[in-house]
Amino acid sequence: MGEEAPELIGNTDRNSVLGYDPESKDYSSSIAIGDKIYVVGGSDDDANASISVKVFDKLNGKWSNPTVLGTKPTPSKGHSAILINKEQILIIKSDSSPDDCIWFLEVDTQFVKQQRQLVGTEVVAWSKGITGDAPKPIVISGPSGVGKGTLIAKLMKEYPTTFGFSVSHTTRAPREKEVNGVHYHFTERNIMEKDIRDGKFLETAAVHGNLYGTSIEAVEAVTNAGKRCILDIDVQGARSVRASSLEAIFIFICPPSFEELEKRLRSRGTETEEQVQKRLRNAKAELDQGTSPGLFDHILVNGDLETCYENLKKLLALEECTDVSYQPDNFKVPLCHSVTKKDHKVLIHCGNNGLESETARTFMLDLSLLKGSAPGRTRGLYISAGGPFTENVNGMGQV
Ligand SMILES: Nc1ncnc2c1ncn2[C@@H]1O[C@H](COP(=O)(O)OP(=O)(O)OP(=O)(O)O)[C@@H](O)[C@H]1O
Ligand SMILES: Nc1nc2c(ncn2[C@@H]2O[C@H](COP(=O)(O)O)[C@@H](O)[C@H]2O)c(=O)[nH]1
Repeated sequence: MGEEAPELIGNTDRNSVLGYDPESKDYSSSIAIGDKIYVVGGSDDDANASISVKVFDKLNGKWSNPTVLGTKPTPSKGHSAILINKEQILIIKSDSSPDDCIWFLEVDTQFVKQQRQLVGTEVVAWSKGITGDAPKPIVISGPSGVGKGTLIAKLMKEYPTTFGFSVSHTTRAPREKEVNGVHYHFTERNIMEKDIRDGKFLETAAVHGNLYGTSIEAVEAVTNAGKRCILDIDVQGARSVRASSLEAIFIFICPPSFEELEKRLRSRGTETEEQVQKRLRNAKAELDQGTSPGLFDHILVNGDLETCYENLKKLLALEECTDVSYQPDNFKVPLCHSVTKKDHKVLIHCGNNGLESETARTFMLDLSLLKGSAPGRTRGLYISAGGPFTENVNGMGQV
C-alpha cells in the first residue's frame, strides 16, 4: 500500500468505502475516525483468502500494521464495514453462516486503550457479534483450598456442553495429576512476561509467589465453542476482570471457618508446609477483600459440598436467559448488498441494488442493546427481516 493515503471513494459522508480490484480479487473497506483511517482488507481469491487490518495516520502520512487482538473472523468472499460509534466498526461478512457474519472491529474501546498502553503500538481488537442475551461468563474466586476447583469440576461434569473452563497460564510447577493445556498452560516466567507485554492477557496476577493469568485466547476458545466460560482466578484477578469490558458474574467462595480451610489445604497434600503457610497467610487478606461489598455479586459458603453445589446451580440458573430467537431463519448476507445506519439501527439491503430484485430483502440490525466487547463476544444483537424500513439506500457493497 506504500505511503499513499487510502482513497476514500464513494459515499464518504458515511465514512465507509469499499474498493474492489477484480484482477487481484482483493477488496478493502476504509473507515475514517479522527486522524486515522482503518483499512480492513480481504481477498476473495480462494487460495489466499484472508482478512487484515492496516491503519493510516493522516497526521504523519504513515501506514502501520496494528497489533490485532482477539479471534479474527474467518475470511469471506467480501464484507462491508460501517462505523457505529467512535470506538467500533461493524463488519458484515458476505456469504457467511448466520452465526458468523456480524463482527466488530474495536479501535478505541476501553480494552483497546489499555492494551495500546501496554503494548506501545497501535492496537485493534476483533469481537464476534452474537444475537440475543447470551449468558455471562462466571468468575469464581476464593482462598486456596476452599473448594473452587472441586465445585467447577462438578459443574463441568454435569453440564459438559454448557460450561467451558478458561485454562489459565501459570509459572508454577504442575502437580502430579495436572495436565498441561487442561488444568493450566504451564509456562516459563520469561515467556509469560513477554506474552503479557504483547497484550495476550485479559488479566494477570502474582499469586502465592507465582505468575497466573487468563489469556484472551482462553476465554475466546470457550465462547467460540458456544459454551459459558468459567474462570477460576484469585481476588486480584477478579478485580482486574471487573475493571475490564468482560461482563461477568462474580462469585466468591468462603470456607465455613479458617480451621476448615487449613484442614482442606493440608489434606489435599499438594503443597509443602512452607507453601501451605504462605497460602493461609494470603487467605486472610483474600477473605477480607472477597467479603467486603462491591467486588463480588454473590458469596457462597462451601461447608457441605453438595449443599454449596446446589446453591451454585440455583444461582447460575437465576442468571440464565430465556430461549428466544433473535434472528430470522433466512438471515444470510449475499455478496451484493448495501448497508446504511441510522441511530442504533443498521439496515442491510440484500439483492440487486438492494431494492428491485425479486430476491431483494432487507434486514435490520438493532444495536441498541449491545453488551460486552473484546476480549470476548459482543452480545445483544437483534436482527429482524422484511420491512419496509424507511431508510435511504446509498451505501456500498461488493459489486
Ligand atoms: N465442601 C467440602 N468439604 C470438604 N472438603 C472439600 C470441600 N470442598 C472441597 N474439598 C476438598 O478440599 C480440598 C481443596 O479443594 P480444591 O482443590 O477444590 O480447592 P481450590 O479452592 O480449588 O484450591 P486452589 O485455589 O488452591 O486451587 C480438596 O482436597 C477437596 O477435595
Ligand atoms: N489472577 C489469577 N489467578 C488465578 C488464575 N488461575 C488460577 N488462579 C488462582 O491462583 C490460586 C492458586 O491456584 P493453584 O492452582 O496454584 O492452587 C487460586 O486462587 C486460583 O484461583 C489466573 O489465571 N489468574
